[in-house]
Amino acid sequence: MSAIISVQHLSKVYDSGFQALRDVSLDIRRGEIFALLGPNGAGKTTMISIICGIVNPSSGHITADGHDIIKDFRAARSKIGLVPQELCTDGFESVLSTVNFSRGLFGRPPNKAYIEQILRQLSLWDKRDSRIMELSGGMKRRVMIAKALSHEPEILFLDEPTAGVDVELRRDMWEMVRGLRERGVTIILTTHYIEEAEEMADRIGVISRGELILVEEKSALMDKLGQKQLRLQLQKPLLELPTELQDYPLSLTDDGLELIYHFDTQSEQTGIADLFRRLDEHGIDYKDLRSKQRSLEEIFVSLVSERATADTEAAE
Ligand SMILES: Nc1ncnc2c1ncn2[C@@H]1O[C@H](COP(=O)(O)OP(=O)(O)OP(=O)(O)O)[C@@H](O)[C@H]1O
Repeated sequence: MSAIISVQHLSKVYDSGFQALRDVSLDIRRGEIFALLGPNGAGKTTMISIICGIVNPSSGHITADGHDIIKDFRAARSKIGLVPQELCTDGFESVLSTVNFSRGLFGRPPNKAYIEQILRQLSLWDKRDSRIMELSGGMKRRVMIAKALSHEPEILFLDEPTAGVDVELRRDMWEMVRGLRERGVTIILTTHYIEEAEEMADRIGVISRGELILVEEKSALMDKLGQKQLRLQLQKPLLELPTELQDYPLSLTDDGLELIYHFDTQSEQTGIADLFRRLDEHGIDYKDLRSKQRSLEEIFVSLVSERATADTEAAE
């Protein structure tokens, strides 16, 4: 699949001297949902703002659908819709006129049928004549999406699309984003919610302290880094692990009722058969067992903290 956005060696140092991005290179594939994950202040919004022409890069080269975002700004920007983190729109205007106005800003001729289609898709058609200030928070967010889609962009940036949104609306947003992808729109979303990336993304990028520390297919990331846990519920509580079993990657819950065995899904030998044999030898009976995959959240937390430790060690 070809790249619709290409970011090459992007760095950003703000006027304050703060370096928000360091040598970031990234290709976004046409038609994918790409989730950019990272803690507060990692540089996600800075990166989006540069691609959308709101913030100037310090160095690097970016194209959107083949157009250089600086030399060929208008053509590049017309391909992009941006839903910013903050709700920013005139509360006195009606939904319909706000969305039509946004389309006009891109020099697009009016297209009633298209605007009606997006407002219907976002369940805003019945509210088209309402003033924005009269809408609920969730509806206002949907208006921001309608505005971003008004000029028929091929690329949609969603900066924290579901921050502060209730669970039901979050599910609706996910549905809507999937619908857009089916129509061929490429979607890049930033999020703190790992659950959101896990649910939605085809690929995931992790950004930490201005550096892109990982880009991976979601499924591969979960497989590669995914460790599994096998939890055995014991018939009788154990006071402690028998010494002969202490070499195993085993832990005992505080109540002594569960043994937890960690194994790598990638390794050829999980060691489970051997473990069962040893438990049998020691007369440890269990009544139930279940296995659990490490979640993306656990993977993410360990990646970012490994990175922070490596940075601290390098600085010492
Ligand atoms: N105009 C600015 N001048 C100086 N520093 C800035 C400016 N804008 C952002 N920063 C700094 O750059 C860093 C990255 O900010 P950015 O908003 O890109 O992070 P983020 O990953 O989007 O965070 P969040 O998840 O909190 O939105 C932060 O330390 C922030 O304080």
